[in-house]
Amino acid sequence: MSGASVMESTKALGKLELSPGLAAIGDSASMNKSGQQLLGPQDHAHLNGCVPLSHQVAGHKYGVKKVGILQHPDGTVLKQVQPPPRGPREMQFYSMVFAEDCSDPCLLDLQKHLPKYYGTWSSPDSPNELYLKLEDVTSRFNKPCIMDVKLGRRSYDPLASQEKREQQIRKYPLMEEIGFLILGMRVYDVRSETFNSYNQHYGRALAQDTVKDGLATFFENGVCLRRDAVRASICRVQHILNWFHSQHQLAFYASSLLFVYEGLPSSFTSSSRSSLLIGPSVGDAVVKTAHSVGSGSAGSWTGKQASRVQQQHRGGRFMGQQHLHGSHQSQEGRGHGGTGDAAVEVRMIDFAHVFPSDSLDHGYIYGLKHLLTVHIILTRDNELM
Ligand SMILES: Nc1ncnc2c1ncn2[C@@H]1O[C@H](COP(=O)(O)OP(=O)(O)OP(=O)(O)O)[C@@H](O)[C@H]1O
Ligand SMILES: O=P(O)(O)O[C@@H]1[C@H](O)[C@H](O)[C@@H](OP(=O)(O)O)[C@H](OP(=O)(O)O)[C@H]1O
Repeated sequence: MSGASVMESTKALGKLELSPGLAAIGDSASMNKSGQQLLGPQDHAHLNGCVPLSHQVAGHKYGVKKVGILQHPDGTVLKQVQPPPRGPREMQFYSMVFAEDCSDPCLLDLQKHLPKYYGTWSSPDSPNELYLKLEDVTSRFNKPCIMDVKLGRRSYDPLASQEKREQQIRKYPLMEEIGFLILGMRVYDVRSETFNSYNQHYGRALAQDTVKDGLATFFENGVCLRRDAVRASICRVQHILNWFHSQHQLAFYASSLLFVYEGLPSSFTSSSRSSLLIGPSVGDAVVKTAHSVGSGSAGSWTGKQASRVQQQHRGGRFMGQQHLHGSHQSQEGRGHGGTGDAAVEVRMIDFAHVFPSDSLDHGYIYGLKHLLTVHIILTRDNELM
């Protein structure tokens, strides 16, 4: 599909803001649905070969408000340092976790759950515009299916104004009850060989009884539910939960988990995408937004379920797969829907609201447990089918 026709289909659906990657291939600047000006390629000329991140699924987008995420020609992701206090806070967080002389076991342990941090970057033409240079978590995938999930019961930090609190609660009043929110995703459909994208409106339409369907949408490839990817994600999330149980020094607000799994059927994945420096071509993307969310039979999350997850963890249910997590680059079983577990990444991102603390991060832990429970329900539902 050409860039022009992608834009046409987006307009026709009339809901999704054009992704920056799509805007970049237009002939000239255009407008998004809110009437905001999107930048054309000439506007990126000063970026020294960097382009808007074509596979960004959520967050501030380059070309919409001029702050956002770029991709460097070397394949890394560049996240513009946001205005204070957010940007400096996030920069300080990454610098602390990845400090060369870091000896705090808790922070050293955290490193493996974050994209690698390579310091700051700026274009020679705009030396004052700082970016955080990060590992692209999707780089080892051929057709990365990507989901951004905001975690926690509160998506505003302790210093937030009343106005900010109200803005955040209004955006998703169920945050406190559900503990997570799908901010955006893109899913590879193996039949049409295209990506389907879902924006923040999709996630906000999910309630307690439909949140399972939202998650299922991410793991469905047009033919089947990718149970292998669900299982591997459970493992990753469990390890992040373990980390949260081990630490009492940091509290995370409005932070996300980025889920990635390989969308290409396993028979096609022998050649790695890692030689490609930027994401998949825009031409293979179809942008659409789900208008309705099917009602499902997911049970609501109860304290009992939470403690069952805990018991399963203590009983070692998830520990059997611990060997899968030795390194970021591990290439575990590639069966798609079979008995093996898929290649997946689950990494924590977005640290503009990380605060010192002296207790467990109960809000984040609550969200993680619920997310785990829904994943587990998904695998069980599918077993019955
Ligand atoms: N290291 C990374 N690797 C791959 N993709 C990334 C990475 N970091 C961010 N992204 C992409 O960019 C998106 C936004 O990232 P992030 O949440 O850090 O930005 P933000 O502008 O602070 O978001 P928000 O507006 O929600 O605060 C993610 O959903 C993901 O698609
Ligand atoms: O999903 P949307 O509709 O884009 O809403 C944004 C989202 O909630 C971001 O997490 C938030 O940034 P923070 O998490 O950093 O607060 C941003 O606040 P902002 O409007 O103050 O930038 C919101 O606009």
